[in-house]
Amino acid sequence: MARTDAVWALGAMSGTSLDGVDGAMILTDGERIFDFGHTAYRAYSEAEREVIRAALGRWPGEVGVEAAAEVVETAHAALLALFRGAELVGFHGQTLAHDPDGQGTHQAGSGAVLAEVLGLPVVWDFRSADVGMGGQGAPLAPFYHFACAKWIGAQAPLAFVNLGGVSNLTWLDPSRPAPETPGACLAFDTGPANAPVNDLMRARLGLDHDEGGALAAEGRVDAAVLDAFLTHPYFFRMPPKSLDRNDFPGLPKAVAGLSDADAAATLTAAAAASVIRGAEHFPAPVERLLVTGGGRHNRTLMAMIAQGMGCPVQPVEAVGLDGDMLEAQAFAYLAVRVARGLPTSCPATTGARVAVGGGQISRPDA
Ligand SMILES: Nc1ncnc2c1ncn2[C@@H]1O[C@H](COP(=O)(O)OP(=O)(O)OP(=O)(O)O)[C@@H](O)[C@H]1O
Ligand SMILES: CC(=O)N[C@H]1[C@@H]2OC[C@@H](O2)[C@@H](O)[C@@H]1O[C@H](C)C(=O)O
Repeated sequence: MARTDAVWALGAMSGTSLDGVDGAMILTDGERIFDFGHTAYRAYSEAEREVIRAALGRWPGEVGVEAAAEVVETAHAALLALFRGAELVGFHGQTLAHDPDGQGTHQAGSGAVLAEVLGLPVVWDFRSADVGMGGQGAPLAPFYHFACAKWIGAQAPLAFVNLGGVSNLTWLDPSRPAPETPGACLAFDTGPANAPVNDLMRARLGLDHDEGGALAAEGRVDAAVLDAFLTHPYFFRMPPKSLDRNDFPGLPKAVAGLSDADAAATLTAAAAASVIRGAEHFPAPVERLLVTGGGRHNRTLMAMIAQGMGCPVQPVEAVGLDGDMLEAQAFAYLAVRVARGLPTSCPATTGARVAVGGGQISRPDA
């Protein structure tokens, strides 16, 4: 495709850490990245966050879900109205529950509502079609990671890890022509990342997160808790595989008797260990691990991961990417792929039976 086929797309993502909504524009034809545009962030207020938190784990029609959807739509409408020049919007929504092998996957917020408010076509509900094809419905960023690897001119296998509330890892070989080509990608969620540390900080100290990993740096990792964590059956499942935010309910209980610093150190070590375990599944060694998501600001977590990996571990800024906005960009990119009829996941990224184009498109006045 020539560059004339490229469009400016606007993506929006609100992740499992429930901090707020990221918005980012990219110029893409759904295959290559041509340019990056504006980015913006809108934090959820504490009241909004409470409404969403109260609906976590719930499914459409259940108590509190409608209120959460309204909060998500209002926050997105306010943020996305600030952007100019987008032709298409990719709206992820807020994951409230994720059980791909059972009840499915649930992202709150309607793209049809946003299409009316913004006056733009909105691609949304990115995960259901994949689950319908036997996939995990997550992670979906890997196809964008593949495009990023091409954009940075990578020649040899490399990996991306997103350290959000949950962490997901993408191994890829940029010498392959497309992300769905066999051997191009392997992706999966590795385990909990920041969510357990955030929950600890909130419950014990009334703080949002462990700034820079300072508290964890002061603590001692409890080896017995860490070893027990690593016996969780999830670590013995072959990828692709995915997680819900609260899939490790035993973890907060396991650190309940530890001091604040030791608990933070142990939860941070658990996040690092799950990434390192994940890397054992790589089909071939990588030249580097590029880190995206808020956890790359946690120096203790970064050091722990680096210690266990046999390759350089760098924030994505090292290659000119924006680690705070990569997921929002991913949903802009995926929206264009959906609009162009290109797949957004494949057997090696989600376990879907075949390559799938997820997402539905809502147009204003439809
Ligand atoms: N300066 C910092 N020091 C330590 N941790 C930080 C810092 N900045 C962000 N974080 C962590 O990163 C989290 C936010 O990460 P991010 O925005 O990538 O998550 P998310 O997109 O909501 O989650 P997911 O990718 O799982 O959907 C914060 O909740 C916090 O735990
Ligand atoms: C169901 C769901 O929303 N999963 C998220 C979550 O947050 C991180 C990890 O778990 C990942 O699988 C996914 O998000 C990213 C954006 C993805 O789909 O690639």
